[in-house]
Amino acid sequence: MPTTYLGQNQYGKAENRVVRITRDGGTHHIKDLNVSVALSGDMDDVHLSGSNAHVLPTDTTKNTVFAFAKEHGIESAEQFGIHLARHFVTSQEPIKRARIRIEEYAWERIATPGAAPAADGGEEKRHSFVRKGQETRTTEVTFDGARWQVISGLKDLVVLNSTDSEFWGFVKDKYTTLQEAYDRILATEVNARWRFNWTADEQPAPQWETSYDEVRRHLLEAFAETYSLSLQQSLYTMGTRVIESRPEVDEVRLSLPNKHHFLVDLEPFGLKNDNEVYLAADRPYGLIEGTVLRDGAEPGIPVTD
Ligand SMILES: O=c1[nH]c(=O)c2[nH]c(=O)[nH]c2[nH]1
Repeated sequence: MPTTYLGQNQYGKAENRVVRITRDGGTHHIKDLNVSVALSGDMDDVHLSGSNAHVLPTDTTKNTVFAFAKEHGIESAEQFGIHLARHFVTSQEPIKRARIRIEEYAWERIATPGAAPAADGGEEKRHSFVRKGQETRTTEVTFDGARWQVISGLKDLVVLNSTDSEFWGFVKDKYTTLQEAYDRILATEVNARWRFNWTADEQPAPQWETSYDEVRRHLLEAFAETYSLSLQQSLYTMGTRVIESRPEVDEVRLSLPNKHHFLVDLEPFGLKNDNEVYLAADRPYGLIEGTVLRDGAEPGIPVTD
């Protein structure tokens, strides 16, 4: 006599992080989704006897998400989910129900007033984005009775350039498999701290609110306007832009995780991926950190992370 029976069950690949870039000349558009597929239907056998005859692999459901991003585009999360759900239920007899859950991450453009016009037709380049949602502003104030030290900052400011980033000419040893990249996505989460040169009550204090807004703006603009050969180069440009634009700041420390976006190989499905569909990987990630100082300034920001 059986002592158990199978209740509700479902399966599929969860959290497919798909990024679709659409190019309209120098203006790029981005759709950034987290897509989870759950299929159910005539799945008794795989649970009870181990026969996979009705099982469309979860790996295939993942591939379908990326292939559909290329084939059908991502007009909206709803339209994309409808396409996928219909496909699974109508193409596989044993699958009776498909549930597609999608989270969408919203991005807005970084305005780049100083950006050079694009070579093609003098049109302004528009391929730089900042993730919607407020970053966290930080400050650390220290006083020893005579001297002040103020280190302010921000964290979790996520930015992305969908072109104008290359990475090549690096060291190759027997463990190197990374291909050289001549047009890649560059994305990072800006974690920055900057030290004010205001140290004594006799000196006029900086305009803290204006200073924050301006440092943030310079970080964003420098990221967006830099044609980057490495995230290290972008880091130095961002720090330098702040120091050169803000006389009240003598030192900037940046910690920039390289949020890798891997071009998905769609060749097996007969599709050409012309820098359109990416897998946004969350880990492991490169972590690029460094301090930029005004000439003559001594480092004062502790290296804590
Ligand atoms: O901008 C980059 N800097 C690196 O040091 C590095 N290393 C790597 O694998 N990719 C990248 N990208």
